[in-house]
Amino acid sequence: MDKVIKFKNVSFGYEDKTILEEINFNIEQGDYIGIVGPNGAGKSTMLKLIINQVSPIKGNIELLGNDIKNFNKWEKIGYVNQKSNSFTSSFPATVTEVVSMNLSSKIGLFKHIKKHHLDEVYKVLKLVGLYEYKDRLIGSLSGGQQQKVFIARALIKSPKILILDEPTVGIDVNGQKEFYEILNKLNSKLGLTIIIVSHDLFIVKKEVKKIAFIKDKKVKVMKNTKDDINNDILIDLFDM
Ligand SMILES: Nc1ncnc2c1ncn2[C@@H]1O[C@H](COP(=O)(O)OP(=O)(O)OP(=O)(O)O)[C@@H](O)[C@H]1O
Repeated sequence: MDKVIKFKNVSFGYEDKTILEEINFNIEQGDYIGIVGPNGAGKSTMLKLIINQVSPIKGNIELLGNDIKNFNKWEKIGYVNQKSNSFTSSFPATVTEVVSMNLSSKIGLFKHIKKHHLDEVYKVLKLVGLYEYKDRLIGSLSGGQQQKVFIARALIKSPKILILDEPTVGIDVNGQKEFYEILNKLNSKLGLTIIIVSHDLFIVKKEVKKIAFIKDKKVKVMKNTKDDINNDILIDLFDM
């Protein structure tokens, strides 16, 4: 399988504090991987390394076969974070407009959206089950629905990898269930590679195919099967 992300001997720290040390791991095309670990372990830092918000102190990262330092296909990396769903009810943009904004490089800012662009927007809204909300103001949607709009917004660029940082914080149980159903569909039907950071191991464990545990500056990746991840391993990893 193609490796879409490679960490080669990567170390990173803030000031004099090392957060990740000599990390080697790969994410393959079509993976659905949860990054978990105790508070402050370095989960968000790992994502920041992948989206080039911070750079390794040692080692290097490859994205879609390119050294991250020369990588320029950022439209292939979709990103949804936990703060996306914070529109107030009077925010003056419809669901269609919020998704189309991510097409501005194709359409041109402030230009009228063409029919084929609108068709693309409707297609991704259908994928996330929100087509009938297309003309609603974004702020009138629930937190869970707003997060689905942000998935659609990422999907409009046809990403190869979708990265989500704690995307279901503050979303009720039903909203979370629907959200994970969509991720599952995107992974199993469209083969999208998905990386999700969560502090909630037990929710993520129900959903993903692989888990990357971060603890003591190291990352351990395991297949999410009964054999690979049993209670002893969890107790050891999380000091439970
Ligand atoms: N910009 C920064 N400057 C200095 N230290 C930072 C910075 N960002 C994060 N840290 C520290 O780096 C460590 C890892 O942070 P990170 O946010 O990656 O952890 P996390 O596993 O995502 O945590 P949480 O589950 O609490 O969100 C923490 O000790 C944090 O305080």
